[in-house]
Amino acid sequence: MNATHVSLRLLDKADKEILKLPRTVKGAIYDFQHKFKANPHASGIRLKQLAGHTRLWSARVSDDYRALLLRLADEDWLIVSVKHRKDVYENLDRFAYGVNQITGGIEYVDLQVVEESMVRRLPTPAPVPARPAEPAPPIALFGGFSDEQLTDLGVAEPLVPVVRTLATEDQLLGLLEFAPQLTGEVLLSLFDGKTYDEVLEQITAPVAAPEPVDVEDFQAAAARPATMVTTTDDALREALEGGSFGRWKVFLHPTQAKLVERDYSGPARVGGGPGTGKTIVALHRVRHLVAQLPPGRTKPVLLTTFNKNLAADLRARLLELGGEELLARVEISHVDQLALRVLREAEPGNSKQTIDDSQALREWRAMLDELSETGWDAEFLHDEWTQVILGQAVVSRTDYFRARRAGRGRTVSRPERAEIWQLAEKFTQRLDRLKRQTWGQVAERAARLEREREQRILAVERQREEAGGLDNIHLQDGSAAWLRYRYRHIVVDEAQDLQPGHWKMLRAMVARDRNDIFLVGDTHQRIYGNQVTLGSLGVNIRGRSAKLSLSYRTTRQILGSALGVLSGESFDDLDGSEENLAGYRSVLTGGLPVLHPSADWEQECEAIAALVGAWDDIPLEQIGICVPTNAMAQEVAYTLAQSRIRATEIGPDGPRGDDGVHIGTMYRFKGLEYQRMIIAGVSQGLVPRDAVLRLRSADALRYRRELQRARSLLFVAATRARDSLDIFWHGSPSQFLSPLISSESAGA
Ligand SMILES: Nc1ncnc2c1ncn2[C@@H]1O[C@H](COP(=O)(O)OP(=O)(O)OP(=O)(O)O)[C@@H](O)[C@H]1O
Repeated sequence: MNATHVSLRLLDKADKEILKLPRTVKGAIYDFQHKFKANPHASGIRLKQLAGHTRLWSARVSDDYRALLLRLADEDWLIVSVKHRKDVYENLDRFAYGVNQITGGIEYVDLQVVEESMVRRLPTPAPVPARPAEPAPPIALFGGFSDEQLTDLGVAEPLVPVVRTLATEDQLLGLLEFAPQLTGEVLLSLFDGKTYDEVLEQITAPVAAPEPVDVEDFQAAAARPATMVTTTDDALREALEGGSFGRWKVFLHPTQAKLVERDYSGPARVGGGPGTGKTIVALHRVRHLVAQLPPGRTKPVLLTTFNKNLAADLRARLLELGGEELLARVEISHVDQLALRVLREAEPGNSKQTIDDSQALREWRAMLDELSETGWDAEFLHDEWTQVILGQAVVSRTDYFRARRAGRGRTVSRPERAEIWQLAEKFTQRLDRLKRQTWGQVAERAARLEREREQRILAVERQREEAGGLDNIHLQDGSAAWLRYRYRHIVVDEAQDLQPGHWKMLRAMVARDRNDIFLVGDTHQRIYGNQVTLGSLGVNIRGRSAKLSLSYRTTRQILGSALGVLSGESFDDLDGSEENLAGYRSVLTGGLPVLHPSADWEQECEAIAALVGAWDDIPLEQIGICVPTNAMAQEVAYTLAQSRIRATEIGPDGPRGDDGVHIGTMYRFKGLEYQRMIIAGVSQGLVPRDAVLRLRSADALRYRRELQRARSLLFVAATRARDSLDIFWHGSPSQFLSPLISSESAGA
């Protein structure tokens, strides 16, 4: 028989089971898949159909272990489980599988394994009292929903009778460990208090099959994103080899998979709360785009993000996903680096030093001091200059008088505008004199250069068209012959923090075509105040916007508290409309965040050191400590050092070495994740800063904006946590902690 016609894949969750098997068995599975693909009917494989099952077969992996396989079509096989021989041939009606009628995805459940998992979670019985009380009848967790409602929401049909027996959260969690993905998400959301309609809209509808489902057609089902299955041989091998196996590489959530594979008629955006896999989707999207390219040696795909550290992380993850072969077709640069390169290319003589916002603020302050100018605040002027003057490419005083200042806070009169303009001019002259430039200036300048370049490209294209095609072409400018758009596709991560200049530059780097720009980001995590309306910058995402809502990182408990921090604020969708986190959820469970008040900062540092010292089973690099200021970061590091706990600070380019607990300001934690997260110094006056609180009467709009930014910072910090979150403060707790403190005292 022809071996290439045998397809062998692995269903989601079977990998989890395999990872728990003894090492020798895993090795045997690896050999098994080779042999099976060569010839499933070889005698050593002992392939046989299980009695009473039309599609379920067993095959020999080793003396003691058997693979259970679904036959999707002739030689199209799906491994759904690997079990000890003794657990395979008895009680055969416990194996349930089918095509989910809502999603059209293949699901498999071993009812006995589910029931055992529920029993394991039962509390040990309390000692029998002398006079037993009448036992309270168990309350059915899902008594309020009919069978039909549950299956309409996508709960796997064979599990419905089991769901009826659930009486405690622990039992529910036991069931979920071995239940299909959607069953888990639906049941937990109902359990957490969502209504039928909310679950239908937020959880079921996004993964429902668009067409009527034929539950007998397993091959069609296997091709749907709702079937979470390995696709390539490499993925199967990797899953079977275990070890560093990353599920993110293989088992995309159906919502993620759809976004990765969709063909978009123009720029597309993916939003979603922290940890929902936006970066993962961006990486898979890059791989998908590269797979469609004709062979070549160029790098027509750009993957970009906010800073150097995040770009390095993207490179490492893309390498893991697709190896050197994939990296060879992708340019990975952070936006500032990209802008600087454009500038250097156009102005090779430009030797200016590029300074960041805090250095720029120091320059503003120095200048205002020298001018004895006390009427203006450096931060206000810097923001006005960056966001209004640079951001709208305003080049003359008259233009500035007319410039829109939407969202800029207090209004400024005409004479005030004249003053600001004069100060801004002085500031740019000062920077020129000092041979310095800000990153904002670099971005705007790069945007202008790239737009000019695009104009030249378009002019050449027009010339070509007018000349009636390539053959007749006579180009006036010889260099124009090679002038092309820099990229075929651009993928952007952390899109919420890019400045208008970055967008204008990116827009001009790629032709307006199908699948030109794909961006992922979450405005709830915007921490640099660069609010943009993409449509006005030429990036039209209307009608091509989607959202992820299942967190793969954070537990339900931490997520609930983190959301409390944002309460009352509203957020945009990067395009002038509103966006919210409705449906944002997790199926991971853990403890509630722990709150630690202290009398003063010194005591707080010591309490942090004591807590970290007690976590001796956690690798130090898996612990993150974030604080409001750099000075506090140093002080925490010092206290840890006193307790002989190694620590490393996270600088602007990421952790300065891998060794020890990672400490940094909240800004530095963007995009990172830690098993255990500590947020320290969450005191009123520090979070938000006193300076923000003082704005309340002086500039109400700016106060609200800064308050929102401070909330987002705390939200970002809290959602870095995978398993646990500890929050410390001294003196009065931050006003943002009120919902957490009140729910803790209510629970006490
Ligand atoms: N389909 C998946 N299967 C398994 N793990 C996943 C999947 N998708 C994402 N993850 C994991 O979830 C975590 C968060 O993913 P990712 O960093 O992409 O989220 P994000 O939405 O970009 O988060 P943030 O907005 O906080 O930066 C990572 O550890 C990632 O490996």
